[in-house]
Amino acid sequence: MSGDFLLSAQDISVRFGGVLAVDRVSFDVKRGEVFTLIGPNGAGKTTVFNLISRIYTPTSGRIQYDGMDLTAQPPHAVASLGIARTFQNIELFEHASVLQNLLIGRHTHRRTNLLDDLLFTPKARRAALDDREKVERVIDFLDLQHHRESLIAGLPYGVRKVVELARALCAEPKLLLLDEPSSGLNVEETQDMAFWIDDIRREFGITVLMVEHDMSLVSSVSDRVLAMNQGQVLAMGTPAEVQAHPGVIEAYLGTAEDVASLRRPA
Ligand SMILES: Nc1ncnc2c1ncn2[C@@H]1O[C@H](COP(=O)(O)OP(=O)(O)OP(=O)(O)O)[C@@H](O)[C@H]1O
Repeated sequence: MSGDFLLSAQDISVRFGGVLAVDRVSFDVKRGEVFTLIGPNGAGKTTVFNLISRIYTPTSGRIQYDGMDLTAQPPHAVASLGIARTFQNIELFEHASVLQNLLIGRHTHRRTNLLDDLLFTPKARRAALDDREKVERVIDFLDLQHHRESLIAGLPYGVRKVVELARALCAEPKLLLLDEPSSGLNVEETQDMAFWIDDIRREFGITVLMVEHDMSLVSSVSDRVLAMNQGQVLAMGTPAEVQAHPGVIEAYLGTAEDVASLRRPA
């Protein structure tokens, strides 16, 4: 695989019984780009996402990640390989604080053993300081200072979405998987989310793979878009190229209003 690509899906298919959820899909994600999967309900986007998080294994095909065969890696290895994700339905510890949730997000970087932690050896102390420093940087970056000690359960939905993003960033990923980052957000919160995603890429150089339905968010942050329908690749290219594809308009966008929203300038 060329060094330009962080991720390369080669001819992947997934069959669930009689349903071919993903049908010979290939795509490459360049280092540092924001690559977005779009498509109508049931198109196969979540299944592709779950392949990359190793929740599923492809029925056929291969996924190369950072020079290795990702499909050969066990699911528990994904986080330590530098892949972090957010979920469509936020998955945080509800009765823990923002800070505690973010510190948990650091666990893949822990280099100490149980004895170090129990005895709070110098090594454990250094690791704890390093974790705290990284977490504080993310808190500052995503403007979460006021919520540092708040319990997740008491936070508005929009803030929880940002905390989930923060937790994924605390893992210092190479590849960030965002599953419908705008779902449940209002227009203003969605614009903020677009701003954060753009900043993450610029500030940290993290590669982003996203599944998203909101076309204004898709066009404002994506370098390239892959449109799927019925498990297959329908079109791939810049947001402008994909929006102009007749098959995409027919299969996915449907209405003139949706097409207009895609044409909004970035
Ligand atoms: N675990 C599963 N078992 C059986 N069928 C599944 C499973 N997961 C997905 N499917 C089927 O595979 C197809 C693709 O589903 P998938 O969830 O990947 O689509 P999607 O594009 O993410 O849709 P949505 O936008 O609604 O989330 C659908 O027909 C779905 O019913």
